[in-house]
Amino acid sequence: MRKQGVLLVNLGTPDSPSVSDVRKYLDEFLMDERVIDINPVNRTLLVKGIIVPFRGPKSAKIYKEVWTENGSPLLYYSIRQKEMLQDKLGNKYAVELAMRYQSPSLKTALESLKKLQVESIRVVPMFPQYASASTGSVIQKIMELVSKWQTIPNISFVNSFHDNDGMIEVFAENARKYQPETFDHILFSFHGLPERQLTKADHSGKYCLQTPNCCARLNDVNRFCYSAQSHDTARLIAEKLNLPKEKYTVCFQSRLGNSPWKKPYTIEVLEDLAKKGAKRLLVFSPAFVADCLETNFEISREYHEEFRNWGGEKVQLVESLNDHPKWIEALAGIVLGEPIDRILQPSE
Ligand SMILES: C=CC1=C(C)c2cc3[nH]c(cc4nc(cc5[nH]c(cc1n2)c(C)c5CCC(=O)O)C(CCC(=O)O)=C4C)c(C)c3C=C
Ligand SMILES: [Fe+2]
Ligand SMILES: [Fe+2]
Repeated sequence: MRKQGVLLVNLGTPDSPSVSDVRKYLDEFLMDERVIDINPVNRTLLVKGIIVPFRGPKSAKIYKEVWTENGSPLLYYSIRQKEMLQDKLGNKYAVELAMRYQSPSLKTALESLKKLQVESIRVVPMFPQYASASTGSVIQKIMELVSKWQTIPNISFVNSFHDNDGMIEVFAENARKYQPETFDHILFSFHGLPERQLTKADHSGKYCLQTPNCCARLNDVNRFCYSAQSHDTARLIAEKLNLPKEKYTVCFQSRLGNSPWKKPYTIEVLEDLAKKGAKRLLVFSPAFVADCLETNFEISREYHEEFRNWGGEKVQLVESLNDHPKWIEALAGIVLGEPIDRILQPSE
């Protein structure tokens, strides 16, 4: 009997923390028209002329700090997730892993599924919240590659899973051991996005970023908005932990370049809280399903140190979903297309 194919796709990471591998990675990643969405000439000048030569060595230094004996944490946990999902789904399924940039490549993973002549392919971009720069880019690239095949199997894409109950529960469970109620404040720090990418994604053209809290609540107008989905993920985790609204803040990290990105910036929230006297902060990073440079370095190291400089004591990261067995169970539900039964709030 033919198998059902499953393809997990995460962002990608350099092959090694050497300057040349980090430059190769940044080049492929940032030349993507969905990531740096400006005109191609300016993108080429910016990426190849400035970011890759100058940021490359700085990023390589950071990658060296997060690199472990198992390599890049993002790749290590992605492989674990693939292996554990294969065990969970059994031999009627063939599970492959790919990275959007660098290795293992999408081309190789798709070729493996093609060789097996799988009945269907279910693609899961491993980003809980939809963004054109992450999920959109994965879907576009796969469609480009598969469009050249003679026989194209049934193929389906998971667009987002920001409200998946199993995923929400694992984030909450990972937090419980730190006793969230003992912290001065909780942050839900999502990967940032340029504001223009949020407004471009607003098909009504008159909703996102128009009023101060337009996307602090998910509704039927902003249902594909990265910010609105991020707020929804945060709200659901907070509800699981019985956190009152005033006890937590949704914020956005990792800004690149000078254009405005989605606010509030995590670093500014940290400074503000420290100056108001907060000492201990618990930080979730629910845009990722695996720990990576952004969590292990930017939050655990950089933000912790900055917060201490402003008079705080501790920034405690809640670890990501990584290889938690309940996350793999939730992932199996996402692959098998569990029904989405939550009713969206009417637009405000
Ligand atoms: C939620 C998923 C991600 C979105 C959306 C995203 C957008 C985005 N990122 C950059 C620039 C950089 N991101 C970097 C690292 C990085 N980004 C994500 C995820 C998303 N990025 C992950 C998982 C990682 C970590 C990878 C790892 O190896 O651990 C980096 C590289 C690190 C550095 O030099 O700081 C850059 C650069 C832009 C411009 C962008 C635009 C929408
Ligand atoms: Fe990024
Ligand atoms: Fe929005």
